[in-house]
Amino acid sequence: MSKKTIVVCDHIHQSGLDILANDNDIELINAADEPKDKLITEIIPLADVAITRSSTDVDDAFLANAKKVTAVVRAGVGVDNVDIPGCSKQGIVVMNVPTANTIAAVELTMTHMLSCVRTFPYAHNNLKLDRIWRRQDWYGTELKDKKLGIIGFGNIGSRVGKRAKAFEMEVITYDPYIDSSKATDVDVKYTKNFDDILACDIITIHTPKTEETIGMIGAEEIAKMKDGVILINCARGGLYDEDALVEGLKSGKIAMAGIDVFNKEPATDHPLLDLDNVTVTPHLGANTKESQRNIAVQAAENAIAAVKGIAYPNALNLPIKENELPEYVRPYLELIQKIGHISAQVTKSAIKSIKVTAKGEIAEYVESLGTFATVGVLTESLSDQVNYVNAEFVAKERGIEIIKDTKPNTSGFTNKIEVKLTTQNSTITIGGTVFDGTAQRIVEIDEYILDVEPKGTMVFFRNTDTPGVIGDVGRIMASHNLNISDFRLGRDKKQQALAVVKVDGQVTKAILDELSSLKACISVSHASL
Ligand SMILES: NC(=O)C1=CN([C@@H]2O[C@H](COP(=O)(O)OP(=O)(O)OC[C@H]3O[C@@H](n4cnc5c(N)ncnc54)[C@H](O)[C@@H]3O)[C@@H](O)[C@H]2O)C=CC1
Ligand SMILES: O=C(O)C(=O)COP(=O)(O)O
Repeated sequence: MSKKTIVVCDHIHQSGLDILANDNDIELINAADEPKDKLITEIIPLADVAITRSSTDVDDAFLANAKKVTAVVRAGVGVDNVDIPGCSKQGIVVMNVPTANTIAAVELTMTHMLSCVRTFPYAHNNLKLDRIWRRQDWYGTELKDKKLGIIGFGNIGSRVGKRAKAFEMEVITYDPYIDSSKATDVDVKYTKNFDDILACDIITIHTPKTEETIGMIGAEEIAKMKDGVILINCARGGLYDEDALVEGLKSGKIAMAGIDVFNKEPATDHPLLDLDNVTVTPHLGANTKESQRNIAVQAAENAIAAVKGIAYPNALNLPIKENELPEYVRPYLELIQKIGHISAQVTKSAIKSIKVTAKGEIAEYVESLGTFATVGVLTESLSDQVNYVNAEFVAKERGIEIIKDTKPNTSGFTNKIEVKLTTQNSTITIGGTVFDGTAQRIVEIDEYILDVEPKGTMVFFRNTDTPGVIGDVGRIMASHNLNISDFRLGRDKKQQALAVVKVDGQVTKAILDELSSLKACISVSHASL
């Protein structure tokens, strides 16, 4: 078997490179020092998995060249430079390494805050570069008793809050997506009113970069702030509108800004760099040895797991988070995929819609059930071109409607799942359940009640319920040397019956033709798993 290739696109700590280099199953290409155009056009086409940081955009150009890529591991938190829908469309799993650099970013935030209040770099340069000893020029202010507003109280924001409390600051946070107790438990005020943040002495932002957070602080917000406010951004460039920030700093409305991140990086020619009241760093939030070592190790291990198809830790675009999945759910997901696959084989015509219905406790997982059913259905026509990441995109592109529904459970089973497949010519509904936590069963096909383990080769024979049919079916199969391993029968109220006949060999066209020529036959089809 040829080795899989992992391409490292940006600089990561040696500890991660060592892990990759020492894995005999893997070909490592360390392309961190390669020009970006060469990386994209010549190296990415070789990659099975790519490890990136914020210096490599996973954009149209990347994706166009990522012919073999199955996963992108972002060795850090922010994925704003990764086109996640684009990756999903191509079936690429996107994973990040979420908490390994938290402390590094927290401490850089405190560094900027302290540097701003004490104009530290300016005093430093004045002495070191200009050799001027003028203590009277460098009066700072204290953090103690100042009010700090934190926008975004996640991994980094909450820890900045704790450290600010240690500096005896009054801390208030705005984060509509957390429970207020996360803040109040650590003696931080929680507000839903953004103006409370704008009224602070110092404001720091720690949100992801999303449509909602881009330009969250603009000219209007700055106008509402205290004169002499200090703004810190160690999250993402553009969360503070950069033009408004420059204007506010020029006018003195904003006394100081501590900036680690820029809208466009590298930023070596940015108007902020011309000002005398900013402290700047070149996106160093994650740059501590501890953090980079942790991230590189985790990114390398995760990339190896992904390239070998073992696991996708911290996947951002998979329908399920494996580690959060209760044990009882997995067999239902497997079952619905099988049901989807059977439905597509039995109907064999252009699919219009896939409707998934979940009844019982399992209804909570209807989204994932929908994805697994779609994979099952599309596998019939697309084989390995479809996976859990791109299934719904592929279906949409083919004009297939996916409907996910939950219903109160009146089925008599603890949980019941159903796939209703509508094609141009017909409709089939197959229902299933799991017994004793592991035994996957089809319990219903259209109006027929059955008990069938979805496995092997199955013939579905629908007939008028007249004597002798079972014998005829058995005779035809025997005449073709086809051994029957199981025979399940369901009847409806219209004098019709459905047999699911499991056989040990191949179902040929000749067998199907003979079965359909039987007088009692209404329809015959087959499926294999
Ligand atoms: N400068 C650097 O090198 C580094 C920057 N970062 C960036 O720092 C930011 C925060 O990272 P983490 O704390 O690890 O992420 P996180 O996901 O733990 O926290 C983000 C918080 O922002 C909140 N949030 C989202 N939208 C919001 C909105 N509209 N208003 C208020 N709050 C909102 C979320 O509810 C969440 O609590 C990210 O942008 C990340 O990319 C992270 C590490 C290093
Ligand atoms: O993890 C993040 O979000 C960061 O901003 C760190 O980015 P980097 O890996 O240093 O390019």
